[in-house]
Amino acid sequence: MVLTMGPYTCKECSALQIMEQSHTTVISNSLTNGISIRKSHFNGIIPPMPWFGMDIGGTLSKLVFFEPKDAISEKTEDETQLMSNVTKYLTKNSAYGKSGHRDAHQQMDNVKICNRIGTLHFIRFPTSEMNNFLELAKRKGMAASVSTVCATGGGAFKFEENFKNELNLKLCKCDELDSLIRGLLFTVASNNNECYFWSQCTEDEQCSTQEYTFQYNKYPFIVVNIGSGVSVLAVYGPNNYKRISGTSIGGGTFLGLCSLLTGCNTFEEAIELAANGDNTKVDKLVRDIYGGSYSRFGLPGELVASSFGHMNSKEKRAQVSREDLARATLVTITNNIASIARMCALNERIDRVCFVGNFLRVNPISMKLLSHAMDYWSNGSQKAIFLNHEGYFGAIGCLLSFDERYKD
Ligand SMILES: Nc1ncnc2c1ncn2[C@@H]1O[C@H](COP(=O)(O)OP(=O)(O)OP(=O)(O)O)[C@@H](O)[C@H]1O
Ligand SMILES: CC(C)(CO)[C@@H](O)C(=O)NCCC(=O)O
Repeated sequence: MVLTMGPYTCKECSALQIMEQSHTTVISNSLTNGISIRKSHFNGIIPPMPWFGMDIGGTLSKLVFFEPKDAISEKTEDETQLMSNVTKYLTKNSAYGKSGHRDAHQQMDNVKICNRIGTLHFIRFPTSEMNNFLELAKRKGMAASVSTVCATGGGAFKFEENFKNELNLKLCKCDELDSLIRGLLFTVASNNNECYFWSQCTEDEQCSTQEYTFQYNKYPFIVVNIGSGVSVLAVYGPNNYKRISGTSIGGGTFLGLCSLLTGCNTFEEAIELAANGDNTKVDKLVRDIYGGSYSRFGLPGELVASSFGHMNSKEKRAQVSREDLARATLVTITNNIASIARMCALNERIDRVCFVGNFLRVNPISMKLLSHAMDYWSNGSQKAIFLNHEGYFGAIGCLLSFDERYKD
């Protein structure tokens, strides 16, 4: 490793920064029918600590922080002091301001990035609180000697000027889907128990999770990222994917409609309501229309024939609770995503579908529904896979943008 200090320009976003220069890495561009993940901004140049990756989404902002745990010391006393302050503040707290949370259960230890060993910490806050976040970061001196932060998601573009003006920070922007795939591959390769599936989801009481050994070198697979909206990607190789579909009816739709229908104020409250509700009071089932199953075409009586189909009736409306409405909203959005995922998988002739995104946070109802739908309608040939770091892959991939070794 060459350790020359000096000003370097990020090739992609032209940020001028002071960095350590490492060995230059060559990335293979095995482009087949997808697009390749863009080469690192940093061209093999490693920025000084602290290392952050930020994914500023339509609803939630995700921040990943790398805490070095090896004995290698920082360059100057100032840097050591800054690292110590930032680390203390971020790792000793699990709440920041009114709406920032650290997901301690997601913490990843013994992670190797750019030849450093350390811990990844995972923090989220609502993107609507961006101004408060910038103010807090300024107050805590977090940007004092950092010149550049890697950022992805739509907010990396939308809030670029705010970071510049409030914190004098240059955002080094990475593409959100490149980052998602990069982060996902890295996490799966680093954590043996990252992936799981739900088995026996026809019987709710027997439905349970089991570890899934995701052989990440066994491509292809589909990724369904359920954030505010939904993106569907087909991944053919470590550096080769395409965005095959998407829908605006996603996690943001669930939270928006649920807030309108039930007056709930948070995602957690919406999920709690849904857990105690019954969607069959709201939805019209096949049996409500047929009196039983529509066997000729394999439609069981319990299948939803028409989401919210009972709600044109005044009497039925009078009988439904907030919980029933929340459950019906969750089931409607989830089943629609399952349909799209199934069709994409069928079209691409790919049978493994990884569902990620924060819509799946604390949301076993949707995971079980997705698992059942994929399994039932494909006669067991398609498999729904879930990942423990569900909504953080974009931020992880963004943090890794100066370390090319994720492609190993
Ligand atoms: N604490 C929370 N607050 C708000 N929404 C939450 C929360 N936890 C989970 N969610 C769900 O996660 C969704 C956002 O997921 P995610 O963070 O993956 O997407 P995003 O990056 O904000 O959106 P996009 O990628 O479309 O820009 C919300 O729409 C909501 O359904
Ligand atoms: C716009 C993005 C990519 C932002 O993350 C996401 O919200 C999304 O994929 N929305 C769905 C857009 C569509 O394909 O209809």
